[in-house]
Amino acid sequence: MSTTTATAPAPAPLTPDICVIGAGAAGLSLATAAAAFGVPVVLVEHGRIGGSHLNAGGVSARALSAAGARALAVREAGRFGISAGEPQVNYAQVHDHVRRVVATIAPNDSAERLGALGIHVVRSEARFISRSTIMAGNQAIKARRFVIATGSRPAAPPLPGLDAVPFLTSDSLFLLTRRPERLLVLGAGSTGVELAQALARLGSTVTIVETGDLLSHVDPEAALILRRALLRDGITLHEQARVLRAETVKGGVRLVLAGPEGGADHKLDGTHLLVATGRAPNIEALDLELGGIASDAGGVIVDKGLRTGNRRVFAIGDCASGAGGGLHSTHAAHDQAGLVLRSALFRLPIRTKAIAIPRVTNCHPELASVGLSEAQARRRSAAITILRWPYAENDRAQAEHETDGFVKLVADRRGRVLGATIVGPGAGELIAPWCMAVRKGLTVQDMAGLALPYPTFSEASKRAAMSFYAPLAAKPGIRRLIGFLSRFG
Ligand SMILES: Cc1cc2nc3c(=O)[nH]c(=O)nc-3n(C[C@H](O)[C@H](O)[C@H](O)COP(=O)(O)OP(=O)(O)OC[C@H]3O[C@@H](n4cnc5c(N)ncnc54)[C@H](O)[C@@H]3O)c2cc1C
Ligand SMILES: NC(=O)c1ccc[n+]([C@@H]2O[C@H](COP(=O)([O-])OP(=O)(O)OC[C@H]3O[C@@H](n4cnc5c(N)ncnc54)[C@H](O)[C@@H]3O)[C@@H](O)[C@H]2O)c1
Repeated sequence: MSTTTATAPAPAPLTPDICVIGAGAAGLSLATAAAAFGVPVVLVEHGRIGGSHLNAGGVSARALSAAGARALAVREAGRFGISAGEPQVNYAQVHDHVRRVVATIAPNDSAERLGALGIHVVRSEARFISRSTIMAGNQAIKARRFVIATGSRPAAPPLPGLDAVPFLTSDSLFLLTRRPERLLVLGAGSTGVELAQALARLGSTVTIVETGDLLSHVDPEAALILRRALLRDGITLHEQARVLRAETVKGGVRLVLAGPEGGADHKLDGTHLLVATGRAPNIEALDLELGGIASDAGGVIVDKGLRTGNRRVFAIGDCASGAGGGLHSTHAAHDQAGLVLRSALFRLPIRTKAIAIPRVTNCHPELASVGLSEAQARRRSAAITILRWPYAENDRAQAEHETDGFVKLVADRRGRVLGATIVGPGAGELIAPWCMAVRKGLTVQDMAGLALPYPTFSEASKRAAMSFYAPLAAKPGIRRLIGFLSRFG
């Protein structure tokens, strides 16, 4: 394996074809794919290989929420004629379960495996010293192409008192071996909601405080279903809250919220505080200006072809901002890595298609969307069709007592799929054909014509698509035609 450590005496500059900075979802995807084509690749990582994607992102969050889902299944087993009572949660073992899942996946991303693929891994922090060279420790790297994939980290808001109180973020929450008994969660984006719900199901008393609306980026009808689910989970929700300050109190943390007009302030006490108010790009250490690369608060500015102002440098993943960036998901990072590879290796023109990248919130019921929301589509044109099918009308959902949710499709007048929102069990899986539809310009008629297995949740998608024909079936002309044809036997 070829690995360089920063303590070695100044070695000769490395001159790979591609130098990738950051070994998270985006960087690993790009480096391994490039290496598979036999291209010399150097991968620079100063922290843990796998990045937040593996160590403090989707994998850990999904493993925690899977534990929460099991606790809920035990609690609700009575509906199926099985009595199990209140589940006993051993939080240390829940922590171990999450760690084990990460440890099982980690070897896929280990320095040993990367070395075996022919990738030269440099374990140090990278920074630009010119438009064509970076330093990683004392190792100079001059590459034909650079790809910045340095990700993001939790960002704390400028809340008075917050810097003086101990708080958790998605980076530290998974390290807890004892359950946070009374958890205050600041921020109701995907991170806040996913972690709040998982912990509530595992027995924490959870309060969410949000300055805007719960999951403000999703279809309001879908957010409504989520809101109901969180309340059923026993979570207290403060939306549109004005948070005045954070304080340390005996046994924990206090958030002080402005009360109603003229009323007293509202005090919320917890044993722990989770700050989930958004993320900041990891770009400060990169000395971007020396590389001739512009940035803004969202990260490295890239065009739709994922190029920075320096033509030999691309940026992908959470750290990318501008026309081609602003997408924070592992699958978006993978998609961007594939595009950059096409451009860097084959000189093919590329263009990000953000509209075809799905967004999923891994709560229960799950929430997934792709393409335009109803509100976005209405802003573009009045000539759209909204098609819906509720989970309550799906036989599988009835069998599983999972009837909260719907499939909602946005199509143009001819049936071309503009977007889909699904809230309900399996939404993250059910969105797959709609991703295809949005990317390939398919129609709802394409889905309506499919034979799908019964009884499955997928049928809800098909029924939503079939409802496109409902106005057609009611047309007198069509009815007359059916009557006329029936005369011929
Ligand atoms: C709680 C949570 C749950 C999530 N769940 C999901 C999910 O279910 N599905 C999904 O698709 N997405 C999910 N996400 C988002 C997903 O984790 C990120 O979008 C993804 O990790 C971004 O990958 P990345 O490679 O851009 O960044 P990262 O994975 O953060 O990797 C960046 C790497 O760059 C390294 N680095 C930084 N600066 C330097 C430097 N100067 N030199 C060298 N190395 C450097 C870092 O150490 C890190 O290893 C979740 C995020 C959170 C916080
Ligand atoms: N399943 C997934 O794919 C997944 C999971 C988690 C995060 N992510 C992605 O990571 C990115 C970051 O997500 P996130 O949830 O960490 O951040 P976010 O920016 O999406 O949400 C943060 C929330 O905190 C609120 N907020 C900000 N300041 C506040 C304050 N002072 N007090 C109370 N509330 C405040 C905001 O109004 C917002 O609703 C997003 O793009 C998200 O899609 C994806």
